[in-house]
Amino acid sequence: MGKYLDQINAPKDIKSLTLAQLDKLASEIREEIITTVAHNGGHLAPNLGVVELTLALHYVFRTPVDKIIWDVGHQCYGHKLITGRREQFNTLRRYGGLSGFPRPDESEHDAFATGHSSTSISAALGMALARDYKRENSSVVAVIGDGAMTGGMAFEALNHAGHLKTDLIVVLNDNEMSISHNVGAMSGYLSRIRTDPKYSKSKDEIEQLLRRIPSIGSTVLKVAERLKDGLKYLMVPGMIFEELGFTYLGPIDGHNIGPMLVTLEQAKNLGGPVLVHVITEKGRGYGPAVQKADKFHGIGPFDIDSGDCLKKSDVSTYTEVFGNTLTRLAGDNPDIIAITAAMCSGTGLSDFAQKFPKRFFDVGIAEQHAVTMAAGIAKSGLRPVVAVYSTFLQRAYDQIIHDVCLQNLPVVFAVDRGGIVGDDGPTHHGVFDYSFLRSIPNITIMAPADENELQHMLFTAIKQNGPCALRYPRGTGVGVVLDAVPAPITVGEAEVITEGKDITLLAVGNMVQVARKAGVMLKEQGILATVINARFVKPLDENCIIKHAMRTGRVITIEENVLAGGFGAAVLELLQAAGYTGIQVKSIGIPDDFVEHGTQSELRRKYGLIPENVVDTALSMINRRKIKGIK
Ligand SMILES: Cc1ncc(C[n+]2csc(CCOP(=O)(O)OP(=O)(O)O)c2C)c(N)n1
Ligand SMILES: CC(=O)[C@@H](O)[C@H](O)COP(=O)(O)O
Ligand SMILES: [Mg+2]
Repeated sequence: MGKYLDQINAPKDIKSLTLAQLDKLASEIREEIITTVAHNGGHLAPNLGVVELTLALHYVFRTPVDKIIWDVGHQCYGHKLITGRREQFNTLRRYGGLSGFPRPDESEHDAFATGHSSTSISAALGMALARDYKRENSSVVAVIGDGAMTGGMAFEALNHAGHLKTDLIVVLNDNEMSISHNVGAMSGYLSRIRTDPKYSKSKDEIEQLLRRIPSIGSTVLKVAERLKDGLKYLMVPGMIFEELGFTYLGPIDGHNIGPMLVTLEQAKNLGGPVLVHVITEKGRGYGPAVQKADKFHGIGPFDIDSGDCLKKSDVSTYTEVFGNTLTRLAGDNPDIIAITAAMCSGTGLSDFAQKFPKRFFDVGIAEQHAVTMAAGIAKSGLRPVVAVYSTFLQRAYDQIIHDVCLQNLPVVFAVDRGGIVGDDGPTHHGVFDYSFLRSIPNITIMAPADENELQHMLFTAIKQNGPCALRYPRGTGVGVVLDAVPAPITVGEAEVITEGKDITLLAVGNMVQVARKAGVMLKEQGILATVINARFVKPLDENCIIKHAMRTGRVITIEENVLAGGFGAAVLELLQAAGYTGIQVKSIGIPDDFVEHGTQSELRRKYGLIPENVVDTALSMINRRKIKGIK
């Protein structure tokens, strides 16, 4: 017999299946997800945890008329598989293939694009308000994890929705995990609900009722009706959510489709804001992902039998060097405090957290709070280091300006995943940070050319008497030998790697390696380049840049950042302010466009962040008429 999944071309196709058939379909979906992620990499554990929930949601609601908004969106693979994208599922996260996140431009069933956390309830409320204003008839459902529920935006939206009393359903997918174990008082509260005896009572009652009916479909509605009177059993009195104006339903077992159908049907018919609390197991159905939900949250290609990752490198990642250096520096400096917003292992802080538990804070998915809390710590004389992915730092822009930089406080921002991150795509590339940070007074911005320079820069940043951002890329370093001891570097001083008369290649961060290689390739063609590791985006080494720009008359800037307002723009501003407008300058970086998903190397090639493009650009500049008076 063929697979049920073979017959599912649209969500309506699941509605003719029995509960037993839905369970079978759930297993097939799991198998498909495991096989594909083992090959392509992706967010395995979150997706395995929501397979039954996905089927229940699509059974009760009718997308695209009804809207399902997946918070973060890293758990939408099952949804993709039953909304007409199974054929392309093997292209998941591949360049030109399916995105790993919901994308309305990919399917009408993807109601809203997500990737960053805690946005779903706000977006859902907005859609519900628009629906009511336009007098339409549909359900709007936000599906949010317990981790995402730690984000401030989620609370802001609950607060507003509870006040408005708009028809809106929030499904809280509670698996006790963020990427690591979930943190915070709300998490503790949810865990107390889970262990409340009323939970098992309500679960037993629904199951007993369902066992008495022969099939599902319209009977789900009947059971939901009959349960209306018994609704009190499903409500735990005094709930925070009730107090905020939501009807609370649950907690219910997120792997038992029958009771979920009943509860979701109820939620649909209740009116007003309703929160359905669903308990799931992260990684469900694949042993290694259950046991190591953290590792299997997001993973590269792996061997299904052993759960071992396939791509291993002997070269340390920038993240590892950052984590090791910070832990080492903290051993000598008791003032160092490390802060993460739910990205402890991702930012390389696991060792630090173990060694210095009193000096480590995971604030949950709360970047804004992390930054202002760091400001408070810095104001009190300590040295906070906020380790954060570039893309998530965007959340805390006002806090950086208003709480840190305005008071010139010594907060170090360890900005990981700067530049192109690869398969996660446009929601996650860290390509805006030079631009958005550079415009803020008081901040120092540095980017290491390799992992050895990273350790020296971290040492330097911690010694600074003002805010400092240290930006480095995702992935392995260059493979250089690390100096035995981290040492200070002079703030605002660039490093001249080679000197040549024909052109200046001025690069920053990981692009220094590209410039270096381009310099070698140009030399093979008889063109002598000055190659400079700028090290600092702010302050620029003005004297060095002007001197070499004047001497060669031609400059190419290279950065893995958007060109708008970035490093190249800073160099142009410098040359213009200094009156050197006749120097030829070309800037290589990311154009005014969102960068798609693909491997880092595919995307770097696409945007010309490779030595060959630097060489071509240099050749085109050199073949041009020399600018009068410059050389
Ligand atoms: C603003 C923001 N910060 C951090 C992240 C990284 N991140 C992605 S998923 C996740 C954990 C989400 O936990 P939860 O919502 O409970 O979903 P689960 O993976 O447990 O299903 C984190 C921290 C993010 N996507 N957005
Ligand atoms: C969904 C999400 O935001 C994270 O899981 C992110 O995908 C992690 O990225 P890294 O793989 O770079 O740690
Ligand atoms: Mg969770």
